[in-house]
Amino acid sequence: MSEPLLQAVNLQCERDKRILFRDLSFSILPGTVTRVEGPNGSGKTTLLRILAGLNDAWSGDLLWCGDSRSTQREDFLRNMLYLGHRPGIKSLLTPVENLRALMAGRQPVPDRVLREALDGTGLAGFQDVPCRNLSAGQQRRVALARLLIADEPLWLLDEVFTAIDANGVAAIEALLQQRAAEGGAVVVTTHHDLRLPGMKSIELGGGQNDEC
Ligand SMILES: Nc1ncnc2c1ncn2[C@@H]1O[C@H](COP(=O)(O)OP(=O)(O)OP(=O)(O)O)[C@@H](O)[C@H]1O
Repeated sequence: MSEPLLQAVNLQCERDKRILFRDLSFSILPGTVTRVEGPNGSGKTTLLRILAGLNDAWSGDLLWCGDSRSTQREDFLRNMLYLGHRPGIKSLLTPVENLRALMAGRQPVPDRVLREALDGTGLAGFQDVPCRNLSAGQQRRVALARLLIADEPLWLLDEVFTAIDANGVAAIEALLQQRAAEGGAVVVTTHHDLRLPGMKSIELGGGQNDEC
């Protein structure tokens, strides 16, 4: 069996003196899609931000490829892609400029590749329009284009289906499955009824916490 990319051991997170989760342990294996589930306020976004290294309000252990994530920080950040529940798009910039900004810190990518990715998310003809003139779904698609040029093995995706139409949802689902088939791992939160073959789940908010 493949080694886990990411392991959480007895994670606990408290916010405003309320325990969001405790004794939460799971492994994220290559070749899997894992959905974080739970009602509003149960801590899905918080957990994803903890996994991405964007929230320090937790205790327990996080391992990256078998070693403490804190000692592997650079390697972890190089191999992880996080998309937050807000599209994170700058309204004055065009989709091409935004996508270039989303690639910051990675190998430079030619404009042609950025434009092809935007085409691939249905934004052909909108690449050079300021994002403030795009719809909510189109702005989300600018951020999603990042997935089409992602080579990071671990994707942490918070509510990426928000504002996306049925065709777009099907395309994202296919992309998640493709990433897993290529040996990557995806952790996703969504209120959309996501059902993928073999999908794992982490249940928050009073349910069982699955050992994946
Ligand atoms: N920065 C913060 N400071 C204090 N409490 C916070 C902070 N961020 C979130 N919380 C609290 O943590 C709890 C979990 O929030 P979180 O956004 O993780 O839930 P969620 O499961 O993603 O919810 P939703 O399904 O509504 O998106 C909420 O009660 C929220 O008020």
